[in-house]
Amino acid sequence: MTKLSVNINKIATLRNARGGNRPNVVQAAKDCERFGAEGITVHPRPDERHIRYQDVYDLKEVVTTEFNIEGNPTPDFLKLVKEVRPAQATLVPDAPDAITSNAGWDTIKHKDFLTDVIGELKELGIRTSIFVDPIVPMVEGAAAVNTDRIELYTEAYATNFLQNREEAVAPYLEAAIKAQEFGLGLNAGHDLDLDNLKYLHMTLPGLQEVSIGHALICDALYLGLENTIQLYLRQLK
Ligand SMILES: CC(=O)[C@@H](O)[C@H](O)COP(=O)(O)O
Ligand SMILES: NCC(=O)COP(=O)(O)O
Repeated sequence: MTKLSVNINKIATLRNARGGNRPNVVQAAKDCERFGAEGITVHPRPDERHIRYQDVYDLKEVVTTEFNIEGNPTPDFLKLVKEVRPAQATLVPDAPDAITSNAGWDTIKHKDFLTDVIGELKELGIRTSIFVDPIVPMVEGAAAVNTDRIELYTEAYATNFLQNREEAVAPYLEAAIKAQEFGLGLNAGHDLDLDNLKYLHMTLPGLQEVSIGHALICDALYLGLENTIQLYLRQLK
């Protein structure tokens, strides 16, 4: 079974456009869960351009499904995660000025750092996942740093899907098989949408969770949040 975790960053983007509290991020998380989401994902960035650190504390009080906090493990981020203790922390090597996440970890170069951080989080009972490109040596490197799961960065899959879906998914299939070989759990995310999700889900063995935000919230503008979440869930059946 592949769980749908709804990334609510873009709800916060809209809220922040005017100050005030509309739309209400906490209510949106509760509603996503009520409409069938099996997890809530947030990716607080250092400039707090969408999710604010305070949102993460507030969300911890209400999220009843799986809470997943993504981000670059800076000292501030790690303090937040250690205080909030979500079900899962997903480590992403994104530069502070990046518009959005744009690469996975070099798990070989950052082996010692990742091993230390992952060890600290696991000691607190937080499941760890690390964001990686679908490159076999990076998956092998992920196994070496003792993470529970990897999240495959699906931007390239999403970009190439419409041209040639078999070619687009091939490196992801190889990475997923390698992850299984090493006993790593498997998540995926970035630019997944109603067109490309089902094929990824059908193709990757052992896909445990997808986190989807940008496209899902865009779809919700036209289709409504409840209907949209149901449509995404249907792709994962
Ligand atoms: C790791 C990942 O792919 C997502 O967290 C994505 O980066 C969403 O973040 P933004 O909403 O800031 O683009
Ligand atoms: N981990 C990926 C995520 O949370 C959402 O990415 P996107 O759907 O906003 O591209």
